[in-house]
Amino acid sequence: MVSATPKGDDKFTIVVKLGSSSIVDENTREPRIANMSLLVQTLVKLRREGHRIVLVSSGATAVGLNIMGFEKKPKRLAVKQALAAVGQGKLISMWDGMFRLLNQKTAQVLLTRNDINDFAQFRNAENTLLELLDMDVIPIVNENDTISTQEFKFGDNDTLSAITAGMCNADFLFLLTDVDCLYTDNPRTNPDATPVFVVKHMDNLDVNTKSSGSAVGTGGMETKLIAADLATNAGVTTVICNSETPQNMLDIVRYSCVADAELRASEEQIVAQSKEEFDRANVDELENLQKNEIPLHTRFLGQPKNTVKNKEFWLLHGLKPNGSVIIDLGCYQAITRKKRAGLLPVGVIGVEGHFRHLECVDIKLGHKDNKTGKWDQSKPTYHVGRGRCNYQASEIELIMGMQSDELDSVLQYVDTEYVVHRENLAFPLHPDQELTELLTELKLEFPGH
Ligand SMILES: Nc1ncnc2c1ncn2[C@@H]1O[C@H](COP(=O)(O)OP(=O)(O)O)[C@@H](O)[C@H]1O
Ligand SMILES: N[C@@H](CCC(=O)OP(=O)(O)O)C(=O)O
Repeated sequence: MVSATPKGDDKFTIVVKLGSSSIVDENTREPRIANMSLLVQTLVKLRREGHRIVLVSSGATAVGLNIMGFEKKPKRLAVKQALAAVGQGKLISMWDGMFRLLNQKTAQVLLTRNDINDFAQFRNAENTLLELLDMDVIPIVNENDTISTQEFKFGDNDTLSAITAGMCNADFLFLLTDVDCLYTDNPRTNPDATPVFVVKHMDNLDVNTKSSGSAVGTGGMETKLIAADLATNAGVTTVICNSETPQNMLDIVRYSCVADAELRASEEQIVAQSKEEFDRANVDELENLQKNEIPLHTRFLGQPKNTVKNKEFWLLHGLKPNGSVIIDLGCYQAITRKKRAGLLPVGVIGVEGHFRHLECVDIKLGHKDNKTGKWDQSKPTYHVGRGRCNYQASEIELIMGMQSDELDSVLQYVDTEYVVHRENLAFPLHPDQELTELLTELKLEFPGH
């Protein structure tokens, strides 16, 4: 049984994401001023307790809809971008006006995925955020919708907030939305949906999040789970709770510090739970929440910190893959062993997509036909990790399967013998379900961090 005694001396970095449906009323399209001002008061309170706060605010398009008197979200990209341009200025001025009443300084940070495609630029964005936090400023982050093309979009602000949380090494990510927590099904349409209180590990999480969210929101619950997966892998405890009662964050942070330490105490690395373990943890958690009078929320436990290092986090989540390099089992073993090797052409059996030099690709394990020595495309491939390639797709197609000393005669130049250098390879904390099953069958391990 947890006794949630606040320690009081812990200072955290807390990223708070507010969805469009919490900023703009989905029926009247007017700003939800009460919601926003309650959030401002809470964030300032957390700041004054010494925590470092980042606000990721959606709502530019929704505010733009209201200003321009549009009935529905438009379909055409240029119109959406124009609306976001109209709305973002008003949005930031509403936030800044409210924070200024409490003498809290803010900064506007607009990011696109393209901005962080280069590691130096990723570090720049990271350094700017950290500098602002050191100055006690609250950065207000949104996607730079006006210049994001579809190809370079984060896609939704849930993902953006998780990347932001990873960037500033946050302790908590709060996804504030228009429902109290994650349910087993959409509570708007299924009255029998029941709350999920705590998730120790995202694998085997059995909930239905397929149905879309509010009329002004983008991703529904689905993108919040993707964000929770991404953030928890970067060591960030992620919470879904209701934006109408943001003051609950104060209690949840205090409770989580004590409760999560106890939940983690028995396990060094938090591993996937069975359905029974999951149900039991949920029942125990409800008891603890009631005993400590902690408001309803869903908490996803962050994995131990620093397990995915900064550059690996950038490779895995900052970059958008433009294709795949398919490798054989020997290559998989070489690049994932304790003393990791770089990825050599001899281990490559296939290429997918049209990527260029230094672009990001998915690394997949494929099946090599023993007779032909070629990639057997009738068998499944398994996602292993990501990497930045030293050669473009068409070059890799020419050199795959070759020994390093043969490259020159085919390419007429050789920059490096590696298709991907080992420091440009990254593996997630856990393999997905299919790869796990294959590795168990082959008695192989996934690389530790
Ligand atoms: N399993 C689920 N649990 C909770 N909400 C769900 C679930 N599946 C779908 N939803 C929907 O997701 C919505 C929240 O997503 P969205 O409208 O995009 O919010 P935001 O604008 O805050 O990002 C909820 O209003 C709810 O209708
Ligand atoms: N950048 C967009 C937000 C898109 C988005 O993810 O919205 P939501 O699902 O409400 O968090 C905007 O400001 O309109």
